[in-house]
Amino acid sequence: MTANTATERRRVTTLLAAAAIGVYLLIVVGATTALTEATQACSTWPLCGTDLSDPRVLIAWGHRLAALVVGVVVLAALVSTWRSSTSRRAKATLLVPFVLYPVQIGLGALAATATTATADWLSTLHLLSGMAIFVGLVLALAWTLELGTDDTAPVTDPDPLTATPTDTDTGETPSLQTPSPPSGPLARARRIGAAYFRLMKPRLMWLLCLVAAAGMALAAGPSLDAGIVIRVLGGGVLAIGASGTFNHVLERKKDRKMQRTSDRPLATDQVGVTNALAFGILLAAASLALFLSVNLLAAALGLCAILFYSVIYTLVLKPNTVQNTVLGGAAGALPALIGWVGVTGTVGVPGLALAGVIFLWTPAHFYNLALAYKDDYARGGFPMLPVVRGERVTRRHIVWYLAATLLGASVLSAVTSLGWLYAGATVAFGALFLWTVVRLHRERSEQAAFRAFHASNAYLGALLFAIVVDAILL
Ligand code: HEM
Ligand SMILES: CC(C)=CCC/C(C)=C/CC/C(C)=C/COP(=O)(O)OP(=O)(O)O
Repeated sequence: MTANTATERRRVTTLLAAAAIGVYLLIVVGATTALTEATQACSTWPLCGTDLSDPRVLIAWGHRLAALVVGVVVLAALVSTWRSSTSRRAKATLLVPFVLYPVQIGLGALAATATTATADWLSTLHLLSGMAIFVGLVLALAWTLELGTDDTAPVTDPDPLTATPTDTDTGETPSLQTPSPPSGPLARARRIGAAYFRLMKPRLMWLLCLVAAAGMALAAGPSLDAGIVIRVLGGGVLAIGASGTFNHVLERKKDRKMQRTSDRPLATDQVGVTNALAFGILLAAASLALFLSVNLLAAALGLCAILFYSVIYTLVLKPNTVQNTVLGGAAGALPALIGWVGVTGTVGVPGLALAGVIFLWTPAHFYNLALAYKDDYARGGFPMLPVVRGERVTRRHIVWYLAATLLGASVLSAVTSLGWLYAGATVAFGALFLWTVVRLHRERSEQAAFRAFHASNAYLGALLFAIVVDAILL
């Protein structure tokens, strides 16, 4: 690839990413109730009410002006891509935004001026057409990003001593010389306590607890009961601990073969199998008891989550199919439903929509680590996507699942009454996440993969935090 082509691709992909995020902003703002209410105060087109002290008029004006600015960015992205040397399929895909953007403006004008009954289905059509524009831009972005990249040549090869540490379990930089551990009964008890704690996979807990908390906040709003919160989160922490422990037991032999996991308590015989199993069963029983004190359905879903992660994912999916991550996302999605069910006692649409967001987010989250640990997973014999289908396909799937997650988050705002904080969080952190993924394609290094992985956690963390605050306080 010549220097000119590289510069041209950078410009094109930056413009496509900016256009995609701009369109996403319009989708999310369009899906919030704030805009629906604003349209009622601003029902003429293209100009409407002049009373700018009315926040609804300001929101309607903001949406129209943003549509204009984003339209200019989309046009610049289309022209720049068509004039570039990108693939024909990337150019052809852009016909969708080219045709639909003007249609979208027309639908918006009709929805703003129509009677309430007609406005409802026009708004739905408007939302769907916005999503189609977004998908067209993202596909063109993904296909342009992967041009000239192959699976064997990273742009930067990080220095092993300065690269991000690969032991994500402990978070410690691996030292070159391991000092001998302190002796004495207290030090030994501490070490054993730490080993059991590590079996519980504590680093996953904060985000999974936030997932369940968001499910509860969506269901209860400001009247969320502290007693339910404590019992659901307590049951959740114990359930993750139980399934993490079973996962350690079942994978101990493979863990020994992988650099990242070879120092785990069962792989090093620091904890025996029988003791670990007893610990896992104890945690599972305590978790189910707590869930049962909330309601029967929450306990049934808790049991499903433990069995799904420990048995279906660990024993069936992970060692046998390249779709292990996609299907395994169901384990992480269940806490969203448990949170919702803990409050309502039944399954509901917003709880399902939140679970859908987590399900779609999981591949965009884990494929980054799968890239960074590709050789390690190959050593362990796991058919992870980069091992089976290569790094380029994996990077492409990260863009697709990220886009699907963002669309899922917009559906969530359409089926709930979440407002500006939620909209701001998904757009701002979605843009950040997308940017790290664009850089992952450009740099193709382990460091870039870790950056995108952390951005995935920051995106979901910010989104869930915004849901909790929005639903309870605003
Ligand atoms: C198939 C599904 C998933 C897979 C294969 C996966 C895999 C991983 C792996 C291998 C790690 C490295 C840490 C470790 O070795 O324990 C990790 C970290 C993490 N994962 Fe996932 N994960 C999945 C789903 C989820 C879900 C659903 C959540 C929460 C909603 C989540 C949240 C986290 C967090 C918070 C970390 C720690 C990040 C850090 O320490 O900086 N993961 N994940
Ligand atoms: C309420 C409840 C029980 C929820 C369970 C949800 C849960 C623990 C989701 C985490 C998903 C997961 C498979 C993480 C680690 O992957 P891995 O085990 O493949 O990672 P490894 O390679 O480090 O072993």
